Amino acid sequence: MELFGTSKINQKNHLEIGGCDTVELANQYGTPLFVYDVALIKAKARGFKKTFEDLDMKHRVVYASKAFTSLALYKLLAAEGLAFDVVSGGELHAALKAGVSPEMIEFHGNNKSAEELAMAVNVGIGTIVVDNFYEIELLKSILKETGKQQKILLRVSPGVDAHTHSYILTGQEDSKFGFDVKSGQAEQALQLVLADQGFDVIGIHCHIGSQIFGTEGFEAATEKMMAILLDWQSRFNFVASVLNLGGGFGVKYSDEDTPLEAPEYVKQIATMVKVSSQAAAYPLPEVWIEPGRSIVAEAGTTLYTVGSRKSVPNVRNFVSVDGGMGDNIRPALYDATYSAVVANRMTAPAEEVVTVTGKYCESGDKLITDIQLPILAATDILAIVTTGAYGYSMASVYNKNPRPAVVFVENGESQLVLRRETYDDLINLDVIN
Ligand SMILES: Cc1ncc(COP(=O)(O)O)c(C=O)c1O
Ligand SMILES: N[C@@H](CCCC[NH3+])C(=O)O
Repeated sequence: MELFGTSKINQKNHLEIGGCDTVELANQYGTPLFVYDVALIKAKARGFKKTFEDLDMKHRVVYASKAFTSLALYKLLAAEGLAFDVVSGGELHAALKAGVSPEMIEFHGNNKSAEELAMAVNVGIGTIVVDNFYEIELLKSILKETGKQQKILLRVSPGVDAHTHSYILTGQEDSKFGFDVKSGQAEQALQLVLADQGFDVIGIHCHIGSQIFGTEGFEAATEKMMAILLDWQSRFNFVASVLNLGGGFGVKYSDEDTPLEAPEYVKQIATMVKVSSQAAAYPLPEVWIEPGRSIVAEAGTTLYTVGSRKSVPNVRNFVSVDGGMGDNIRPALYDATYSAVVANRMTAPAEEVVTVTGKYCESGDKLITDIQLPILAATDILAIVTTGAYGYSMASVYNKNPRPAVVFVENGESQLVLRRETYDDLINLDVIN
């Protein structure tokens, strides 16, 4: 199994990340525990930026903060020069609290409320990605009332079917996101926003889906987006200064996954934009991308303590850990696959096939189905790797299990960035006691 970033086996035969022994981290902070390799997050962020710099292209790497947010991460990535995609007033609030410049924030969402839009406009958010006709009306009246002008991108649905799980596809015609191109809704939206002085239309956006491996989907979307820009230039005299091609770059969760290094996708699509702009004498737009998963997934590892086991002869060996679907809903939601190692006995031989289950009261509460591992015993520390994206951010307190703590590790130091929820936190919202 592949170990990412600074992860390695140390002299005690333990998993080490960022120079920290994960068994010691488990003792110090308890389990379940999310451990983030800070050096790897920085390397991923820099990899994207460097790709554009090498091509000498104006760009923005916009981190899709839905993948994992904490104030510490906003600060870390802001220092790396990244911008941020937020999809709710809550994410916007957190980014601002972390000190992110409003100009570097982009607001997404298919049903932003009037309150959220007003909040965004009032704090001076950089860009609002307008998704639908209702939002045009809401935003128009907010801008009229405040007398402000707002930079916007129009989100279009280019009709590209990328190959990924249907729940995480977003760029096809049959999608709740964005203005449909084929039926003419996108150009109708463009005409509406161009006609209103409150909107400063800086460009267009698409995002075809998530956890995509092939390059075809990205290439098809880029080609389509460039064709839309050329068409809108000739018909509406509209010239975009920004072309946002979204995120979705796949990562390796298990050996069956074979993604390219994420910047490779970006290199291909950015080059396509450059070549087709030149060919059509179209002013080269700034290219924005919105990676979420590919920045944080591999940097995250979840440590669990092994508890009970149940072996049903000739059927299955179940091994339960002290977390589960509350800290990682992805296997239950998307049949997502993961790999794991025994952090306290890294080189022990893999001698049995087990299904790793959680402690939640659901049969679907499985973290890994049928994985070959050393024979696990209670108190072993199981480390599930590549859990940095859409794990903590989609966590729940189902069965009133507190959400785990999160630590950042780098150069042999660990830093608690999100404390473990307490039982009292779990009843904090109750107003009748
Ligand atoms: C609009 C938009 N941008 C960016 C992303 C980030 O995607 P990923 O985490 O796959 O890079 C998403 C999530 O799919 C999204 O909906
Ligand atoms: N949450 C999803 C991806 C959706 C991304 C947001 N549009 C996942 O875990 O794979």
